[in-house]
Amino acid sequence: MTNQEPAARQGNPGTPQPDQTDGRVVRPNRGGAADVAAAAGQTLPESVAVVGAGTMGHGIARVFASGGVPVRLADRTLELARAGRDAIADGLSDTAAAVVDLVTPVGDTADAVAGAALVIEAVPEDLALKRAVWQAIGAHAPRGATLASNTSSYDIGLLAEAAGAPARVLGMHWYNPPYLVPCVEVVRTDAVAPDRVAALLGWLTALGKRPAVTANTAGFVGNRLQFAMVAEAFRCLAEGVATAPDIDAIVRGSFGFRLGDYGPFEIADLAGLDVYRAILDYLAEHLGERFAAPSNLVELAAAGRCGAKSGHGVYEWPGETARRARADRDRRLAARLNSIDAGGQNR
Ligand SMILES: NC(=O)c1ccc[n+]([C@@H]2O[C@H](COP(=O)([O-])OP(=O)(O)OC[C@H]3O[C@@H](n4cnc5c(N)ncnc54)[C@H](O)[C@@H]3O)[C@@H](O)[C@H]2O)c1
Repeated sequence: MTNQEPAARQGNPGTPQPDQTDGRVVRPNRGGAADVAAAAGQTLPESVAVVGAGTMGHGIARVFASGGVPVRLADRTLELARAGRDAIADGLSDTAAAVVDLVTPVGDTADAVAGAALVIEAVPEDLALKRAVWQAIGAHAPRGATLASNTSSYDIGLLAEAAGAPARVLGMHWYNPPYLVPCVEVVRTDAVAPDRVAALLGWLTALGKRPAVTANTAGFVGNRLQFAMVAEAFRCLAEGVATAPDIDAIVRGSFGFRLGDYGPFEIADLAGLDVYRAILDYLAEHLGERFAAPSNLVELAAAGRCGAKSGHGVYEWPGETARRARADRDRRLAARLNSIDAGGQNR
């Protein structure tokens, strides 16, 4: 981190007034997992087993227990499972004893998963270990149970094969800390029926999460995007383009500042796809093929579908949508800036 003092604040001139929009999020299109979850209805599973009570497992158990769902939290030994429950208690106030009471530590996977409607595996990223644990889950979980792995990288099909239950195994990729980060990637395989995916989305939504669905491919979406940025940041550092504190400051204070509210396609449509195409062409020429404009972006720009300014882009922007979305964006980002400043986090 930088040792520099934060720059003196000048206030946030031009802060839009809240009544510039009707207060709802203005997005060009909805769709995706949120609509599927709404259609599925937001219920909760009757009981959950979490296998692996470490960094992720105890946090995932906390989310379900906080939603009132009984959780059996398993680890290699009962002591480790108890430590996971203690970590949940440590992270909650004393008034949340009822949440902790919903978590039962268990020292054995077979015992933990018997009777669970949903099993979530969160043991270390070691394929041989995961295979062994998945064999036990497949052998002892109820036949109707939904089975999910929090793996960061493995092919879900390999775990499903170990479990002998391809139609019931999905990826469920949480981000740390699970009780705070809203998105959970639900990784579907071709063997899993859409209604099982929809039920899982409904459960997560009922818990206040914002799930999204991805195919079963390396890195899913989150890590594929995140690690593209991380790899480029290391390249910038190695080339002496900027110092580590300055690279961090650039990400935090520029495009990273927007990312909490807007995804890459919303940002690109508001910026202009023709502009993005031109930038990528220049970057590819000077930095290499890894920046080559993808064919779908080239086609959109060539067809004049340049985003909000042309009424069409990755999304459709009919009528007043673009104007309202811009006003909404300015209001949201001003609120974000003010909350960062108010928290004394402006670095
Ligand atoms: N840490 C992260 O930020 C993060 C984020 C997303 C996904 N993940 C993934 O989540 C999974 C768990 O990661 P973590 O960071 O919680 O690891 P961790 O090491 O903190 O916890 C793993 C737990 O599993 C237990 N365990 C080991 N063998 C076991 C067995 N046979 N049966 C039951 N429990 C066993 C360990 O004792 C430990 O408590 C990994 O697949 C990881 O890639 C991690």
